[in-house]
Amino acid sequence: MQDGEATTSSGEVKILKDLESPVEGRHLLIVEDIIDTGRTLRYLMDLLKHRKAASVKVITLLDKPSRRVIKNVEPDYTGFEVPNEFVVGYGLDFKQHYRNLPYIGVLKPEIYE
Ligand SMILES: O=P(O)(O)OC[C@H]1O[C@H](OP(=O)(O)OP(=O)(O)O)[C@H](O)[C@@H]1O
Ligand code: HPA
Repeated sequence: MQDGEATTSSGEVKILKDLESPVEGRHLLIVEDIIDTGRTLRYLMDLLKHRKAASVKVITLLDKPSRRVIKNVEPDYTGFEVPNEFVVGYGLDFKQHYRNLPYIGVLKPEIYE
């Protein structure tokens, strides 16, 4: 939901494909691959609240709490907590690469520095 281009976020969240049905009065579960700064989740929570969802819960495969810049956005369910390292694979990318790795790996800093 951010720029998705590198290891640093632009801080801007853009919707590339919106929901196709109204969420008013519905109980929602956001399924994330990773929560990092929390900006994407904050944006989504605010948007869905504005659209009058009855409730919103969040499940994430990975959580990187040491990188959080937005407070009060926490997942309800977490698969694994990860340290402050850039991870790829299982859908997570670096400049659109490595998404299809069948495991989650830590990107060597020399790749992106
Ligand atoms: O907590 P944040 O700092 O906002 O980061 C988390 C977001 O970043 C990633 O998306 P990304 O923008 O890389 O797009 P992608 O899912 O298309 O790879 C990931 O899928 C989360 O949605
Ligand atoms: N890897 C891939 N995408 C991400 C990450 C990460 O560690 N953090 C936020 N988006």
